[in-house]
Amino acid sequence: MPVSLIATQGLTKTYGPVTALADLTVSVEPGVIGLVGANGAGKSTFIKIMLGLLAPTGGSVRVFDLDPTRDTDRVRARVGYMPEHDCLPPDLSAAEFVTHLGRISGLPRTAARERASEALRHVGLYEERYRQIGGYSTGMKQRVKLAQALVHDPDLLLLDEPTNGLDPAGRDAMLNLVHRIGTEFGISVVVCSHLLGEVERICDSLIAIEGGRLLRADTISAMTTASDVLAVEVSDGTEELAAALTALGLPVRQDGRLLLVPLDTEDTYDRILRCVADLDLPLHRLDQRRHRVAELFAPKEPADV
Ligand SMILES: Nc1ncnc2c1ncn2[C@@H]1O[C@H](COP(=O)(O)OP(=O)(O)OP(=O)(O)O)[C@@H](O)[C@H]1O
Repeated sequence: MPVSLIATQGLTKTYGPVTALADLTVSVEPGVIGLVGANGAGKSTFIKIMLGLLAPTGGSVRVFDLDPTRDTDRVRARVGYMPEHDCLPPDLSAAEFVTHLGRISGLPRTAARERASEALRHVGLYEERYRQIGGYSTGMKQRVKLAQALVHDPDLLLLDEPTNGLDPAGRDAMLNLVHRIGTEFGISVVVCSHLLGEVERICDSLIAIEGGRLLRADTISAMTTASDVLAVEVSDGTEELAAALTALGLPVRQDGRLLLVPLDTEDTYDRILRCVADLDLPLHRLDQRRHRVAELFAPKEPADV
C-alpha cells in the first residue's frame, strides 16, 4: 500500500481546558488538500502539529511516514509553511528576506539567492523583488509568505488561510497560484480555509473539521457522487406534477423549481417519466441529483436529527 502523505490516529490537542483537536483519525494521499472548518475549528493547531511546532496531547500524526515531534528536522526539510498572520520585516526587500530564509533552511549563499529569485518568480514578484516589503500591498505580502515557503524546494506546502485579507480578485489570483503550484510543480499542498466554497474548486480532496472533530475526509469526486434522489424539473406545471406524483404515492419534496423524489425502487424513474407524459408537461430534466460539497456543513434536516 502506498504511504499516506499525512496520517493521524486519534490525534488530540488540548490547551488547558480548551480541546482544539479531538480524536482525529484521518489519512490523505498526495495532491491539493483543503483543510476546512469555521474559525476556531482547529485548523491552525493541526498545521502546527504537522510541523512539529506543537506536540499532540494524545494520539499520533505522521507526515511522509515521519513523526514531526521526533523527526522535526527531516519533516521541516520537506515541508514549506505559510503562516496565517503577517510576520514580514518591512525594511527588507523580498529578495533579501526569502534568501535569508533559504539560508536558515540550510542552503548555501548562492543557492539561496538563486532559489529565492526562482520562488519569487513563481509567485509573480520577480520584477519587484528588490523593493522593501513595507511598501507592498496585502496581496504582494501574501505572495512573499508563499515564496518563503517554497524557497527550499519542499514536497509539501502547508498554507494557513492564504487568502486572508485579500479582495475577491486577489483571492482568485492566490487560489489559482496555489492550484498551479499543486498541479504544475507536483508539490502537495494543504490549504487551510474557513471558506469552503473557495477551496473546493482547487482541491482534489478535503478534510472538514468542526469543533476539533473530523466531519469528513474524502476526495471531492467522492463527495459529489450521485445521490439516491431523482431531481425532476418541468418548464411549466410544477405544482400539477407534484400533486400527480404524490397521488401515485411518491414522496415528493419541492426545492425551488425542482421536485425531488427518493430513488427507492427501480421503476421510480419510469413512473415519473410516464406521469410527465400523461400530463403532457414540458420535461426540462430528470436525473439523479449529485451531492454538493456544501452539504458537509449543512444543518441537518429535522427528519435526520
Ligand atoms: N495557544 C492557545 N491557547 C489556548 N487556546 C488556544 C490556543 N491556540 C488555539 N486555541 C484555541 O483552540 C481552538 C482551535 O484553534 P485554532 O487556531 O487551531 O483554530 P482555527 O481553525 O485555525 O481557527 P482560526 O482560523 O480562527 O485560526 C480555538 O478554540 C482556540 O481559541
